[in-house]
Amino acid sequence: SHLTLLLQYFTGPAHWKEVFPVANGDRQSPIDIKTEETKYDPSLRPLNPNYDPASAKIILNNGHSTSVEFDDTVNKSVLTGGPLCGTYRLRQIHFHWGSNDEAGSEHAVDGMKYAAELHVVHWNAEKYSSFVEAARQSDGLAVMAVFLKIGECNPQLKKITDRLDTIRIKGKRALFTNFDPSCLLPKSLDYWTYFGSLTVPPLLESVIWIVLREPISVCSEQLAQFRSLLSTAEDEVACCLLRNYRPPQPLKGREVRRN
Ligand SMILES: NS(=O)(=O)c1ccc(C(=O)N2CCN(Cc3ccccc3)C2)cc1
Ligand SMILES: [Zn+2]
Repeated sequence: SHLTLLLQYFTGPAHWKEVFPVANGDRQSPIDIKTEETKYDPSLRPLNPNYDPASAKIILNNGHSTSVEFDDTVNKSVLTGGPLCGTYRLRQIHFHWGSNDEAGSEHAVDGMKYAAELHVVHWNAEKYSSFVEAARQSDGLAVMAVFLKIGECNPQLKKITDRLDTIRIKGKRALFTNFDPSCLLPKSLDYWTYFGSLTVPPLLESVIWIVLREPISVCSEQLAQFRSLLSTAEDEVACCLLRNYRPPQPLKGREVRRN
């Protein structure tokens, strides 16, 4: 319907500031990482992801991305180390991609965008009692970002892309367990880190971003499977989820550190 099309038009990133004023805040994400301006910080420790494959529960199409949701009621799958103080509990992983292989990542490196980006989302379970509460605190969330670079098909990613045809429609979910997201991490866990925000509404400024410097590979066919997901529900005119990345936001004087 016209209303649906109108709403879809106004749901793009350019209009978010009209509904969420924080979109113009001082610590918005993503950003373009200017590598020459990053600062080495000897106090940064190695990242220590420790995930139990049994924590994986379902794979979901929420209309904006596809995510794998984990059981975050106990400290079974956690991230410690890096820039973090304390233990951050794994909640979900999801992806961002573009309508073609030339763009799709949210963060950029010296102006260069990758084909897609994986986000591994954790919340500070040591200080807060739920994800939603943590999402409103300046140190509440920690998201590890991994760039996906066009190249060889990724056999680990295949475990996810092969299931997308069962969750094509917005709102669909399927059982998805026995999955350790560490299998999607590159060899090197070297990273950049900075204070930022959710990259989707409500754009809350509660994320400690940890952007891995080494990308993993993805092939065009796998990206096409992401783009074949629908952003519409059963009773709506079908519309493919062709792109779901927010463009880089102003740095506003923030420092980007590296280990
Ligand atoms: N692209 S990203 O990594 O920045 C990212 C995107 C989405 C999410 C996510 O799971 N949610 C965003 C907020 N929402 C629920 C919510 C929470 C508080 C208030 C209102 C609503 C769920 C987490 C990280
Ligand atoms: Zn994301």
